[in-house]
Amino acid sequence: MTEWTEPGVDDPFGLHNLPLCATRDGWVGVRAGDLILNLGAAEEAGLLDAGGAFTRETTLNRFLATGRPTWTRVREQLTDLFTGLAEAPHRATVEAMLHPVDGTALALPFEVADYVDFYSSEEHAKNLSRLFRPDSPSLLPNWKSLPIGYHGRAGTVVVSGTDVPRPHGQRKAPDEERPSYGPSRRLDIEAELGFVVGAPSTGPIDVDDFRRHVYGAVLVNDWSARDIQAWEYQPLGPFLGKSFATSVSPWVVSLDALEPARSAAPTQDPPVLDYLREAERYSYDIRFEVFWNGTLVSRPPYAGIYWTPAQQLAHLTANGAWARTGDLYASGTISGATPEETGSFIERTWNGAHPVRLDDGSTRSFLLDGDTVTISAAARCSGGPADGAMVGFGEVRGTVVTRV
Ligand SMILES: O=C(O)/C=C/C(=O)CC(=O)CC(=O)O
Ligand SMILES: [Ca+2]
Ligand SMILES: [Mg+2]
Repeated sequence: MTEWTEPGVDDPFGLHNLPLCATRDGWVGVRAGDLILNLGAAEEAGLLDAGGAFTRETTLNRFLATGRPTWTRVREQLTDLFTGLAEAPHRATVEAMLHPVDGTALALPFEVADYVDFYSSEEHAKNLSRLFRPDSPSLLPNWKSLPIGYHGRAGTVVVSGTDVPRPHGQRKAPDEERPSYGPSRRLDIEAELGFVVGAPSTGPIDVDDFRRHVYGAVLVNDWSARDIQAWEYQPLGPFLGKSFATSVSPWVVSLDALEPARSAAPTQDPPVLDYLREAERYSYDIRFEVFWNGTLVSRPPYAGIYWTPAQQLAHLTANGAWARTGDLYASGTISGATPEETGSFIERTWNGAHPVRLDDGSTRSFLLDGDTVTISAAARCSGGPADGAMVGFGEVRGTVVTRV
């Protein structure tokens, strides 16, 4: 039996957040403070009603598919259930369904349908252009016309805590005459925000229907082998350099929880085509932190991303492609204006020209076997009753291991 204590609004996992998860024991849950409520058990006991979408489910897909009216209703039910629970008659019933976060093994929260990786941070796009294409214009002519992206590999999306074997592939350094096959020598990360499609579509999604289809967001580390990528990508784009592993955080934070963290999105110039023009254009004030073996090396800011998730989803389906429950699309690497705000190590160390010093005195340019990267983030609420409160995403963590 776990004793209930109500988390305050100063807790990033307070009742203003209520992120969802799936556990390795095969049930889905919602986090409140340091506790997780078994949603399937709660639904079976009649404490909430998601139309059966939690009962005996091992992933969130069935609930994600229900759509916004159910998402909103269940969020209200959960808020009611937890508020004042300490004095409520059903306290003991609920406590029997609570599990401490510490000691609960978490799983991939939803089965990933398709995975798309966008490229929507202007600073990141400019930096990678300078590094990969020093003789070309820093932004290609299409970059401000459409949110560029590519289809990634859904089957290699893994939950935080999963080891990442060093990828092998073809690489050819500029001073090498011929390519060779072997372990990547330039293994990197990409700090991103991933959006999770809940309600499917049968065709294009209007840019103003983003909230009808997207349930929420997770943290993403889109591991990238820069040497494999640099040799393979022309002219079709990333392939094996990025398809070996993509790590996500175990908590799915709802768009409802992020509402008070809305912030201004950058003005777009030139103006975008009609299908990308939003009636109300906004971003989210989400602050990331990137730790390399425990040393804080960067703080990427999400708010300034050029293409919003609403535009990305509209573009992703603009050709007529439909969206499915469990589709995951990532923001693209999030980089701010300074080296200390970059979302990849190739930018942070400028391709190894400026290695970073870790707290243990060692230095790094790219990842070594045994290195652990932890990316955490929280959204900052402004205005309203939650002014100043943080909405926690937790973290996405992975350790690079030698491939056997
Ligand atoms: O500009 C390039 O050639 C490469 C860019 C990236 O590797 C970034 C990418 O995968 C998309 C993103 O995460 O922003
Ligand atoms: Ca990426
Ligand atoms: Mg990837």
